Amino acid sequence: MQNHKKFNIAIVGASGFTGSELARLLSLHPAVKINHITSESHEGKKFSDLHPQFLGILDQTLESSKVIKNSDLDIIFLALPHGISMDFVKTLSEQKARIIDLSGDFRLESPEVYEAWYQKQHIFPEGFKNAVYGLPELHAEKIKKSRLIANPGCYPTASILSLAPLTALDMIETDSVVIDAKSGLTGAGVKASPTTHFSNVNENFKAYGIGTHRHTVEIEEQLGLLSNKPTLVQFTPHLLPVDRGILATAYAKPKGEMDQNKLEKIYEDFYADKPFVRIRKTAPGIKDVRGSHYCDIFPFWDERTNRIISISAIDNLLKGAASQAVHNMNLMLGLEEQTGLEQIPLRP
Ligand SMILES: NC(=O)C1=CN([C@@H]2O[C@H](COP(=O)(O)OP(=O)(O)OC[C@H]3O[C@@H](n4cnc5c(N)ncnc54)[C@H](OP(=O)(O)O)[C@@H]3O)[C@@H](O)[C@H]2O)C=CC1
Ligand SMILES: CC(=O)N[C@@H](CCC(=O)OP(=O)(O)O)C(=O)O
Repeated sequence: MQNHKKFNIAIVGASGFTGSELARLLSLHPAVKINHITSESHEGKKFSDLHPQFLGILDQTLESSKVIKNSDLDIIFLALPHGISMDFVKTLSEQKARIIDLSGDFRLESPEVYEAWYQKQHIFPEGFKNAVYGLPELHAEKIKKSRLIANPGCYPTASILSLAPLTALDMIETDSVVIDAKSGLTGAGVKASPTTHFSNVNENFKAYGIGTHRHTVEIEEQLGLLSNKPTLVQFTPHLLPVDRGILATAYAKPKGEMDQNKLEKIYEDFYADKPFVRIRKTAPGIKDVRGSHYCDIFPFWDERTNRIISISAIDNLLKGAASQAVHNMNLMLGLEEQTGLEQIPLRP
């Protein structure tokens, strides 16, 4: 990387899981300087006090997010809970800095849909007009010009990418989609709850949000945009007793004739120029992508049932959040899209 001017960035909500993953990626990114990292409840502590793995690497002091308002920044990452983030977007929207929001506050098509699925009032509906859904494999050109990125959710990322090639070609029955997705515990955030208590998760595996999870509509909207048809998705999330990872298993009925070779070619052609999607010949496991920005997908056509099964795996904190946000930043800043994202998956 030539000695370019470094871009100034801030991470708001750095004490959380995605905030610390953003810090891990950005502290090694050749084109950026981390000017501020913020936390309201840990203000004044060193970042490495909270995240000891950063000792000697990132010892910067955590500041209150109040410092962001008058800072000279190029990109602000918001790694805050939904419902909180929109307030920051509202406050910061007039600044020079462009915003990458990791929450769900601006992902959906309208504040009305948001309020129906998130069960909360949206305090910055005007923000929707500038928001771009930050899935680079589908919206790279819009992302490059955007001032506000709505970074996708982890389950939606894996689910949308598992079926996008087929919906883009209108090759599935749009009322036949079923997606079972499983997530590691870090998907729930750093603040533990009874649901994520060890005693409830260890040696257990359970479904939740049945028929009601807010990611359902996010997936339906994005697949519907591709096929230009309303798409109905039966989405069921499950909690896995592991730290990180998302495995999504999507089922859909093909329209017209299908065979395995045809199916594989559809996926290989659709993702041919997408460096972070790998089409597999066998079902991926979450350890095949852990610690990386890859999304691995295995498309399978079951002749007996005439059904397509597409299995995708991502790291929820990376392709599902932080590395996706950095990918979006690269596009927004005119950088090579793979910059700072070459981590090889971590095994065993
Ligand atoms: N975890 C995952 O796999 C994914 C998460 N996301 C989304 O990314 C966002 C961050 O997720 P995650 O890192 O897991 O969340 P965490 O709960 O781990 O961290 C949330 C952060 O928000 C800060 N925060 C909480 N409440 C407030 C508040 N009232 N005012 C200011 N800051 C506040 C906390 O900072 P402090 O208390 O230190 O001030 C904390 O650093 C969420 O919207 C989440 O839904 C998206 C994709 C995947
Ligand atoms: C395991 C777990 O709890 N996962 C979270 C999803 C994490 C995520 O991506 O949430 P956002 O859409 O808010 O970004 C959940 O099901 O609510």
